[in-house]
Amino acid sequence: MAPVVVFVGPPGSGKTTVGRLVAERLGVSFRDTDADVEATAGKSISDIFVDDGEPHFRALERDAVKIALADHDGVLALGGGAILDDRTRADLRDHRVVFLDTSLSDAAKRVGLDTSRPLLLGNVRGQLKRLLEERRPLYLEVATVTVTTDGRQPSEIADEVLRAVTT
Ligand SMILES: Nc1ncnc2c1ncn2[C@@H]1O[C@H](COP(=O)(O)OP(=O)(O)OP(=O)(O)O)[C@@H](O)[C@H]1O
Ligand SMILES: O=C(O)C1=C[C@@H](O)[C@@H](O)[C@H](O)C1
Ligand SMILES: [Mg+2]
Repeated sequence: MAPVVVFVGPPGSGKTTVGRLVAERLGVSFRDTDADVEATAGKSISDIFVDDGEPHFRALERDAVKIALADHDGVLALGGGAILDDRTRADLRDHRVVFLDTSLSDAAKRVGLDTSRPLLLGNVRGQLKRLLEERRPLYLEVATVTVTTDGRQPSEIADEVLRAVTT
């Protein structure tokens, strides 16, 4: 078993939103490794960062991604930083991976003042800028399809993803 499609991209790129839409339209289930990590830990991602630290979160995330890539046969969204892990990037080579490419200004607008993303706290634009610079090459490395999301509605983005994965 393998996911029909795996979504990667920075916070605010729409992995969860677009991923759910694509799953609905394909009539398959949707899974998000952020939710898997929270279920395993029994607490929110924010609480994992505060109580146990980012390295512990990344270890839980690595395990969650490995299990989901092997077990899930629907649509899968990865946490925004999952691709930082070398083994995860290697595991993604066998999969259809969609990168939701999003500029700093659109991503910042979307995440706004939401406090559920611990890495962005305090300085959303500054942190996002740093994340995008560090990670964009990694998203491109794992992607088999890149879809631009700036100024576009989730539904339109889902249509483009569906065209790419069903042709
Ligand atoms: N194309 C879009 N246009 C406008 N708003 C969007 C778009 N895609 C997502 N959003 C909104 O942006 C916010 C973040 O979207 P979402 O949670 O899907 O991002 P994500 O990539 O899953 O982020 P994270 O990495 O933090 O899980 C949500 O409020 C969502 O409704
Ligand atoms: O970009 C990141 O590193 C993160 C994104 C979210 O999906 C969560 O996985 C967590 O908040 C870390
Ligand atoms: Mg998400």
